[in-house]
Amino acid sequence: MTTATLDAFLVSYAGDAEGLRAAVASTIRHLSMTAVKIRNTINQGALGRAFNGSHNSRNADGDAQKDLDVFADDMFLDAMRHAPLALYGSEELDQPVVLDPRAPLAIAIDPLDGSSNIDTNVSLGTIFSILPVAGEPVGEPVASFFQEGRRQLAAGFFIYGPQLALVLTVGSGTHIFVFSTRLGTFVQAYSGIAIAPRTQEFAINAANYRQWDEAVRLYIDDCMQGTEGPRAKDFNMRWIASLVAEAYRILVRGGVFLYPGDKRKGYGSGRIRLVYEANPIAFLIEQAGGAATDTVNPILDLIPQNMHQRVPLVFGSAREVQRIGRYHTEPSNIGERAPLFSNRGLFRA
Ligand SMILES: O=P(O)(O)OC[C@H]1O[C@](O)(COP(=O)(O)O)[C@@H](O)[C@@H]1O
Ligand SMILES: [Mg+2]
Ligand SMILES: [Mg+2]
Repeated sequence: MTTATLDAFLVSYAGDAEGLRAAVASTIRHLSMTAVKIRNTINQGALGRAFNGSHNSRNADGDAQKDLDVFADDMFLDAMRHAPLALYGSEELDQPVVLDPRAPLAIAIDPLDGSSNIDTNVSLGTIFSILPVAGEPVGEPVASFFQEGRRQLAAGFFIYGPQLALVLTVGSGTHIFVFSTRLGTFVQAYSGIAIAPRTQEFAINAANYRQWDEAVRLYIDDCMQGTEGPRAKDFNMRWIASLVAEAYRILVRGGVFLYPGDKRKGYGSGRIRLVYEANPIAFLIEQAGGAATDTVNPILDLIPQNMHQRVPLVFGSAREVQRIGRYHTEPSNIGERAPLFSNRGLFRA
């Protein structure tokens, strides 16, 4: 039996012809070579020495930049100069960089996701979204990033975990490739992942409970009541504080992730950035049969207004994501809600 490699997958996707697909395939090859270098740097043990400090600067969203954030951004920017890309937009840069203005693609990237975990040896990642160039890339180097997520040509993330893996969609299913150190290449591990539509597992930063709006609090309350509440089943909770790690888990065993807006200053739209975090994750999740919303509307239908804008994000098992939407839009009609549980303000109407 032949091993299905990332390269073979990209060859069959792109075919022989030049064009957008060939450009997407070439960009993914450059990304994957860079991810291997970053993984090698992480594995050298330098994390606790050269990379454990803050860079003494803040990115456009106000986050303190860690050295590894900046290192990863430099590595990807350098590599992307050799890919057929007109624009490179990054979490770590205020404005996108113009690369080759004649090239057909733009990339939006979170070079290092989960960087609050760098010191704790928890999985980190790189999230990317590949879009067709739109508008005038030189005069207005943001127009390409202000397209709805449905226009993405490809999206994915690398996860620097116990295994180095690439989770990828080019618009026909979501696939996982794991890097084989023996073969020196990414090998397909899962093809056409299907997220279970129902789940008993949720992921949310529960420390923000008092800051959430009532719909989110009631949803979580109902899960927490388990078999004694309106859901009539027990739930499990996870919070890794690493979007890539949560997304990977949900892809392989179902579940739901919530980072809603809350009352903290600056958190009215949550914490996750639309262009280079929510959009690529939503594309991967929808391609795996799941759903991704801003609590109500599909993420992929939103038109970004700002390179670094935040968006409330709920994604995972489709039925559960729809249910969370109903807590926001029709709270008094939640299916299993017994009269016993209808004594709270939102449900009395
Ligand atoms: O620390 P919090 O508020 O729980 O937020 C955790 C979230 O923030 C993020 O780390 C944001 O990503 P960055 O590390 O790229 O800023 C997500 O990976 C994660 O889900
Ligand atoms: Mg991130
Ligand atoms: Mg980041």
